[in-house]
Amino acid sequence: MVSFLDDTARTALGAESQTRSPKISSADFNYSFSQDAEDEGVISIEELQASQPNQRPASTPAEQTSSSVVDSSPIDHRTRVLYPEFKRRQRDSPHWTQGTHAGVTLDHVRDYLTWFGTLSPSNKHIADTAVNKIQKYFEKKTQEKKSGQENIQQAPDSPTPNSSHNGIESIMETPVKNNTTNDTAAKAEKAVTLPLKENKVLLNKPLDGRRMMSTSSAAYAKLELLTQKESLFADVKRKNFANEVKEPEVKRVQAVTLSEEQNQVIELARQGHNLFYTGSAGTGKSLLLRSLIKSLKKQHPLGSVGVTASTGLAACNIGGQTLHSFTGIGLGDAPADKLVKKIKRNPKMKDRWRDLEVLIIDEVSMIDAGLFDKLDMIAREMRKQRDVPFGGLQLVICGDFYQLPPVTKNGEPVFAFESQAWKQAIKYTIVLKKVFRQQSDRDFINMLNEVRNGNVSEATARKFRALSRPLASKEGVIPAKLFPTRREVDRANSTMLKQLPGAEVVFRAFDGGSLTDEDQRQRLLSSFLAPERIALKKDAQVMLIKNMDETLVNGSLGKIVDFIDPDTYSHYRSIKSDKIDVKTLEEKAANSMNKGPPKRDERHLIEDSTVLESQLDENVFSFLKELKEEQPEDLPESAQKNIERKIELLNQLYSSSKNRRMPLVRFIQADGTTREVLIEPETFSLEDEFERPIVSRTQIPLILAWSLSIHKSQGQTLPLVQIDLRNIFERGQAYVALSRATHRRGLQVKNFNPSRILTHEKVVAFYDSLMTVDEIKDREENKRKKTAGFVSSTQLDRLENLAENVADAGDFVNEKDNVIDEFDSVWSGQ
Ligand SMILES: Nc1ncnc2c1ncn2[C@@H]1O[C@H](COP(=O)(O)OP(=O)(O)OP(=O)(O)O)[C@@H](O)[C@H]1O
Repeated sequence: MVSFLDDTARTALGAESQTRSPKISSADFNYSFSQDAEDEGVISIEELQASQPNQRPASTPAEQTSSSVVDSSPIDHRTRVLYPEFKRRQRDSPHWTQGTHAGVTLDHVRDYLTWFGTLSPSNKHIADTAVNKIQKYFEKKTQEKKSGQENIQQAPDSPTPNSSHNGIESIMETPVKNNTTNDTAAKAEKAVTLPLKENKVLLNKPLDGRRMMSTSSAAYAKLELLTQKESLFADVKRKNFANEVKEPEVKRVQAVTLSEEQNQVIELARQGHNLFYTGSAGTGKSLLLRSLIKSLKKQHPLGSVGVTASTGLAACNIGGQTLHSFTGIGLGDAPADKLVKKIKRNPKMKDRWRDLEVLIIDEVSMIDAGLFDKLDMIAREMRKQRDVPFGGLQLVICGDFYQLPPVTKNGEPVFAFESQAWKQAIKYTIVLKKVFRQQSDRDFINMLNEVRNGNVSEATARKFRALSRPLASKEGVIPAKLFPTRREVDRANSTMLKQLPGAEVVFRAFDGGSLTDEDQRQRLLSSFLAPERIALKKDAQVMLIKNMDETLVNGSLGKIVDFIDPDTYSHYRSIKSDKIDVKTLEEKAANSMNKGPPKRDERHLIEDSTVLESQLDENVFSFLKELKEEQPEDLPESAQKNIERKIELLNQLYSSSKNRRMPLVRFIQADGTTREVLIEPETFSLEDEFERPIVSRTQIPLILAWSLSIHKSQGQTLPLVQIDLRNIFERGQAYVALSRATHRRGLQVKNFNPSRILTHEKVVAFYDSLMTVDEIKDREENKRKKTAGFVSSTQLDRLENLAENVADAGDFVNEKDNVIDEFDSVWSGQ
């Protein structure tokens, strides 16, 4: 843990705190750069408050004799109220280190000093000294900043913004230096230890005593921050990490590091703002959200961060629930007051709403205004805070309104951003600008932008039409096919399946749930990803539709290796890991074979008519073959016999388990390696407020994946993809489909017709209403001209100095409290 206050300032504030009763240790003032602050023993606000009965921060001799005098003072009253809050902010807010202080000007600081100086002759002296110090400090910092920038330009080993390869920021491994305990190193460390899965993989590797240093070009990049209502002054003070890495570069490894703008979203969310972040397809919204969720979960108590998305698929992607099921609104059709009653009947849901601190909503484009307003009303009611949007919940919302709109029975969709609740609740809108998905084909990004805006030029249309040529199949990888309608998808998949040799294995779903209205039931069931009936074959290309663990997630692609029952599979695994001898295997196999008929739901799941081969595919035994081939000479006859006996036993098991066989799938993982997993049935359900299924479906969590509907492809990245746009029926559909591709090389487009590529006018207007970065900068610049400039962390450093001076003065304890109070006022822009 690293304190952001330098020693003197900390001593000053710590010393000051010691005059208070009860005492608060100087550790209370520590700010941790680590996102694991809670884990590192940083005192919580509750603890802090508990340590200050009545939250009375000041305790001067005068107060000790006559507390009523002190209590009647407006300044002390403010101090009393603000002090714990001040400390909380001091501890929690990156403002303190990064200097983002919307609305606070140097004039405030000067006014303050002037006022402070008028209090007494000694104060005047202190104020003058502080001004002096401030001036010198400012000059020094400006000088440092300047020379830092020069160093960035000059240092041969310092990465520049151009040093990122294909947009992936590089991470440099640098030997740990003796002075790596300094703040800068710690900050640099933080930059790579963001809770990003990709980073974690990298960081989990032993580093041979080397410390990871981010050389992200983004560290110096200007923020591209758009905000709808409030300006977030983006004068973020960034240290030049690379500049301080004196050692020559040791080794470069490629890794995914969050960009500056992505990090900024995390910072804003951690500061507790209600925000909506958006951006074109491929700007890393989902990747960022996964990181953000981890970060917020660490920051907030268990169970207080609600992770939701508008659709089941999107919810799976972020390890959450649908918004409907999480909030307990079921189908959400009833009026808000009825829904509140319904939720209140369920104690678990009541607790959930009470404990909730942050509500995350992904794929917000598919949520309509009506639902958004209802949720606002429900939240106010459930949390008994009727005057605050969403009852004081923090909202973190993500999505792209240019992509798929809310489902409407008829007429125009009404988007969430049109709701009253949105206007009241959402303070920050951030538009991510850097496109990662198509970064190796810049011209393609421009083409996609035209599709996004529904304004395709003739030149771009020509380029899209040129993409109708067939794709060259690469190393047997068949491109994914995208179609607008489910019918087209099913047809394309079954054509592919038929072309494969071998028998079909058909799995029928097992449906349940309390809903009796058959029409509604079918409508809901048909929205599940898992089909009622799925026919598969060996070698079929499939997609997993449930998250299984860190590496096998909804959307993972694989091929079916074989169909095996769980017993055979478990024996197969034991043999593979060499954990079983022939004798034990014989015993276990005998038990399994005597098991009797399969269970009811297993029987139902696999169609009786299915024909299965009686011999396990040789793929399954490849590891044994390899073993034999690798050691033809050395393998003793007994060992060979053992292997053959094991194969024989497996085959016996296999043929005795006809109706229990499940697909064994070889998945391709993100790092290119493969992993075999036996897929067993899973239950998908839509639940009521008591978490009882309204409708449920038990089915193997796989779908054929040669072809996908455009709706299901939302959120995917597809390097090889064929798209047929003939039957597009929704605005945004063509954009979603085309933007799945990473490069034109891997994209085939059929039936491209620019006149059918449309966008919702309302969406265009909404995005137009967001200010551009340049506009924000201009606005800030104008303000700056009018005032003396914005307070940055440099100014706050000066205020710390001021506090230090006051502490040194000793006699001015009362004023010292005023300093703290004023300090807080300056900080919060009052
Ligand atoms: N900071 C980053 N550095 C490198 N690659 C990144 C970064 N952020 C995202 N990516 C990559 O960009 C691709 C698109 O990311 P992601 O799916 O999160 O985008 P998205 O904005 O959610 O897209 P969509 O709106 O189309 O669903 C992914 O392959 C992801 O790994």
